[in-house]
Amino acid sequence: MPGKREDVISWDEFFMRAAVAASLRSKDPNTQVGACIADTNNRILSVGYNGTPSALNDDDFPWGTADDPLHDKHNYVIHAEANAILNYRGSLKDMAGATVYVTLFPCHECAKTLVQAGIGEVVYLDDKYCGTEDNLISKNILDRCGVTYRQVSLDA
Ligand SMILES: O=c1[nH]c(=O)n([C@H]2C[C@H](O)[C@@H](COP(=O)(O)O)O2)cc1CO
Ligand SMILES: [Zn+2]
Repeated sequence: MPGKREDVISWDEFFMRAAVAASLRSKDPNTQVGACIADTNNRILSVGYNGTPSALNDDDFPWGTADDPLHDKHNYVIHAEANAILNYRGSLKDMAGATVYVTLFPCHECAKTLVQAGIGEVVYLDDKYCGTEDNLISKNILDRCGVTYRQVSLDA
């Protein structure tokens, strides 16, 4: 009888690759972010990426930054983490203690939202805004709310 296949990818790699796949749908020319929420039983609850509200045509959108807030993408885009939570059709109770896999460390607004959704852990790939004010606030929120975070890499 043949033995089972052993060299399968880990749960971390599986969920992070799902987050990366979601990020590939992002129309943001500068930063594409994906998020995948996995529950404590290793089931994917939801995925999301950064994009415009669904009623807003993303072809007809200022995908840049501007001095005028009316024309700055940051004021319109829904972040990947928020979309992953909003895309979930089940009960938020299912998110208790769940892990969010994100391709970029969450901003402080997402950190608050993840806490409030009951997320227990953040696993991230990139932290390119590390040390910025927003990033420090985000880490302060997660620390004070007892949400752990750790970085992983997808390199072999
Ligand atoms: O937590 C996050 N989640 C998320 O989806 N984003 C998105 C919002 C923007 O579309 C993009 C950031 O754009 P930029 O790097 O050009 O400032 O990434 C950004 C962050 C954190 O910066
Ligand atoms: Zn965010």
